[in-house]
Amino acid sequence: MQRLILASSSPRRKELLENLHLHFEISSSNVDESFSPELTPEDAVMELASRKASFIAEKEQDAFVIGSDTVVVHDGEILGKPTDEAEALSMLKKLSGKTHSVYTGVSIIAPETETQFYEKTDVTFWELSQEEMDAYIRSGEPFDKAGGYGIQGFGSFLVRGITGDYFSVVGLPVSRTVRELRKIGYVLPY
Ligand SMILES: Cc1cn([C@H]2C[C@H](O)[C@@H](COP(=O)(O)OP(=O)(O)OP(=O)(O)O)O2)c(=O)[nH]c1=O
Repeated sequence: MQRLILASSSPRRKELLENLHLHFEISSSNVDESFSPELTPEDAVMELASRKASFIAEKEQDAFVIGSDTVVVHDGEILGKPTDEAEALSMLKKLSGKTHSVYTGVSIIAPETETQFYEKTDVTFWELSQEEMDAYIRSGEPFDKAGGYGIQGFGSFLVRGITGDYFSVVGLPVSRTVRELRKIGYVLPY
């Protein structure tokens, strides 16, 4: 029986992977999430995903381990999770009325190999009023999310449209993930 481990503490990633009808365990990775400012967003998310997967794979050498990382990029600037209300407001102001890119990197470490890939999804926000931004911040939703919003929750009212994989914005590009798992020998039940 092959073991699959999701190296994440994100309830969204757990839910997304559960949708795929796979049996997996969860183990959260406690890694340093800083990265060199010289890295491109795609290299940064793949490196952080790899760090998260490696942290678990070192202890679980017979398993397939999935790590993932998401950032929002606006005008060349990488936006992580806001730490306070002022930062959340500043992020929403930057994203208002514009299109930004969400990058999610994935690393899958299997007994003999590591696979890394990323998905880029462009997300366009409506022009937001001060009242809308204040209400969104008051909801508390921005604080554990890259770019300070969640497309899958209350934040859905901010979004005018997207181009690319919706699930990647939520935190895990699931359909590409199963295809990559199959390529490296993980047996899917379908
Ligand atoms: C843009 C966006 C991000 N997010 C979330 C996905 C990620 O959980 C989070 C980005 O932070 P990450 O550092 O990628 O992940 P995490 O700290 O939540 O979980 P872990 O490292 O343990 O796997 O932002 C949404 O839920 N919805 C969105 O629309």
